[in-house]
Amino acid sequence: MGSEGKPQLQERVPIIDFEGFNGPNREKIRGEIAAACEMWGFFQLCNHGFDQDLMKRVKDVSKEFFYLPAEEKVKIRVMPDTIQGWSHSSLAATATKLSAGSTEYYHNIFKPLKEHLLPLNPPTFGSTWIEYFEQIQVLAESVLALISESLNLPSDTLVKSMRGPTSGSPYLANRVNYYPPRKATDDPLGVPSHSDPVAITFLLADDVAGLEVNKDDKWVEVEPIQNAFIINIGDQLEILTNGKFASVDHRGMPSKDPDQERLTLAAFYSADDDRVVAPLQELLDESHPPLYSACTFKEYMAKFTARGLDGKKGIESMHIEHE
Ligand SMILES: O=C(O)CCC(=O)C(=O)O
Ligand SMILES: [Fe+2]
Repeated sequence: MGSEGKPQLQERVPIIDFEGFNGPNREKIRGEIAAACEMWGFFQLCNHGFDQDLMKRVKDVSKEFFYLPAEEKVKIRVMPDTIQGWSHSSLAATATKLSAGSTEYYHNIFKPLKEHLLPLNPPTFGSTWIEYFEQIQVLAESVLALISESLNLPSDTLVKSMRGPTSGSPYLANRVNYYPPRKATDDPLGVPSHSDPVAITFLLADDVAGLEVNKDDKWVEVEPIQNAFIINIGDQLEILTNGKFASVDHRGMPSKDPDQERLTLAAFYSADDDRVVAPLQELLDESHPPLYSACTFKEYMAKFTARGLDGKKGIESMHIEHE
């Protein structure tokens, strides 16, 4: 392809049709997901059967929250040494690069729920997001089952490897990003380049382009598709699969149209805080030694929180060198 040209067809994040995943199309879909995870660490999922009305409600309630005056949102601002709550560059308790630019975000943990960080306004914010996560967990576990099978492992391997030793649950969290129209700010930075520290992310975006994926040192824009989930591998899945499916750097940009706002809703699925994450034993043998050291997800997140989004994959500190 020409060096200056627009992305070619093969330069597009794969789009996978999920219709019939529990029936006749399972093998085909499993193959497509495995190929996308290996080559891109990213794919878009269509025909996933997710409740469309709930998708609309969760977008609406999130946008309504960002439209509130700062005095209201500041009630749940991010406090020092934490990353959950609402933040904006000028109000961040800690001056991290995470809140660079004018982009606002709301981040909270839904399993186990940090109830005190649910905004009381709009009143249906908390209940809508809780309902959304119930369905996200089901969809995420269906996708994780296919990924497990593609590694020739029993379907429940990855899900079981992330359940908390006491909670019996995974970790579920969101990060909602609101990018005001560029004309409303003189500092239109978005979400800086990062890999997601979690296992897998389901991003629901509006129809506005702005997510860019780093592929072979080039930024590739993800094409907006109405109500598709943009799914990506995070650091924990890279560790569990011993590097077979690697996390990928990506960044979020505001719309190129100066009048247009942009909203994205990330739902993160990961291991429970107290769960030790390490390469799956079933994938290791003499010629495949573990490439990552083990630690609990809580320890991993503590390092991530201290570092902020610095444009590098945080997982690098976990690599084990072999002769
Ligand atoms: O807003 C986007 O397009 C990307 C957001 C993202 O990567 C995140 O919230 O982790
Ligand atoms: Fe991300």
